[in-house]
Order: sequence, then structure tokens, then C-alpha cells
Amino acid sequence: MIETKGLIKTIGDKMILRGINLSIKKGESVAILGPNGAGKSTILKIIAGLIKSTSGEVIINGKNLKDDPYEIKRKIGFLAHNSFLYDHLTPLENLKFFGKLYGVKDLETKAKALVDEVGLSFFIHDPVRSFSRGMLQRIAIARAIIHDPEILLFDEPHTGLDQHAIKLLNDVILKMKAKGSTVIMVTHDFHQAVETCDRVIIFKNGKLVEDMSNVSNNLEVVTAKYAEQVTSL
Ligand SMILES: Nc1ncnc2c1ncn2[C@@H]1O[C@H](COP(=O)(O)OP(=O)(O)OP(=O)(O)O)[C@@H](O)[C@H]1O
Repeated sequence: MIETKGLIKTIGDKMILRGINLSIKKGESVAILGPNGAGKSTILKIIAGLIKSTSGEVIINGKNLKDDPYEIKRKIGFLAHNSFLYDHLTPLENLKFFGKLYGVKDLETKAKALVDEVGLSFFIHDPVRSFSRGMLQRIAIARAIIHDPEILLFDEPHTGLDQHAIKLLNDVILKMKAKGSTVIMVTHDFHQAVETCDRVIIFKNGKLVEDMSNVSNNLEVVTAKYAEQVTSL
């Protein structure tokens, strides 16, 4: 369970989040959509514990993020714009490095299986500095889930991926969902949002302006409301 209460973020005199109250149940998958600069990445970074809110609270599984940041961060897999990968290391070495930080068991086997799952077995021993943007994104996805996180926070995960990799990523998300993980995904891609998520939230100008659940059963309504919000940008 993830809750934000009255989350406000200001930088200088700029108000980026204007009091966000959000409650996400365990196992729920939520897409956050909205225009550039709406505050989508900012809320994800706050939930991931990477930046602090100016005021308000983040409560994860009943614990305040401020009180137990280390323990809570272990439960999170964060895919950000920055891949957090080490250039000179191979995919396998990168995954083993991050897996060790999280104390992952059977790490070698797990890391190899993940490299395979994201379709990069052929490049397993090449340093990632030679990788294309899409290849880096694939390995960044593997890095984000190496420790089987309870919570997945994905910031524009489909960016730079080809059709095959998009399917691969969606399968990864659906597999994590089936294992009971909670997913929050920031995206500009409405189609991918409804493909993988049960709930669609729209942010605008630091505010939550639309919150739609049970997406697959209400696809027409959700699509119409999304279109309404997009045309009023
Ligand atoms: N470190 C910072 N310093 C100053 N302004 C910032 C900083 N980080 C974010 N902002 C501003 O906060 C606003 C929201 O940024 P954020 O990245 O959360 O938007 P977003 O909804 O994810 O946008 P996009 O769709 O373009 O990724 C933007 O106007 C951005 O310029």
C-alpha cells in the first residue's frame, strides 16, 4: 500500500506538486499520464526516496518513508531516465553489481536469466558503453527488477524501445503484477498505459485531475476522458 498525503513540492518560487493525495493498493498497477512539466517524474522520485517533498507524507506499507527510508527503498525497483548503469561493465556485471547491493540469492543464475529475458544474451559480455539507447533501456529494466521488488516505479519505460522490446517490457510488467508487485508507471503512451495498468491517473500543473480505475472494463470511458484532458492542454 502506497499513500501520499498532501504532497507539495516547491523549487524556488515554482510550485511543482500542489497537494497530492493518492492511495494505491498492494498489487495495483497505475499509469500516470499528463503533459510535460506536470510533475509526474517528481512524484515518482519522491516516492522512490530520491528527492524530498517540501511538505506532506509518503507512507509505504504503513511506514512513513521519512522514518525508514533504507528499508523501504529495498522494496522498490526504480527505472528512471538515467539508466544508473556502469559504462565499462557488461550487462551481466552490471546486474551482478546491483544484485550484490540488494543481497540477491543465486545471483549469477538470476542475472543470466534476466539478460536472456530482456533479449540481450548475445551481448552478455560486451561493455554497455557500446549499447544503443534501446539496449540500455532493456538492461536498465533488468537492473530495476533484479531484487524482485514489491514496488515498481517506472518513468517512461517504453521510450526508445522497438516493438519487440515493448512487448518484452509489457510482459515483464505483467509478470511482476502476477507476482503481486505494485506498479506505478509514468508514461506519455496511452496505449501502453491501458495495455498494462488497471488504473489511469492524469496529472496537470502539479495536480491530480483524473483518477480512473478498472481500466480494461471501462476502456471507452477512460479513452474519452483522456482525450478530453489532452484536448484541453
Ligand atoms: N531540479 C529542478 N529544478 C527546477 N525545476 C525543476 C526541477 N525538477 C523539476 N523541475 C520542474 O518541475 C516541473 C515538473 O517536472 P517533472 O519532471 O516532474 O515533469 P513531468 O510531468 O515528468 O514532465 P515530462 O513529461 O516532460 O517528463 C517542470 O516544470 C520542471 O522544470
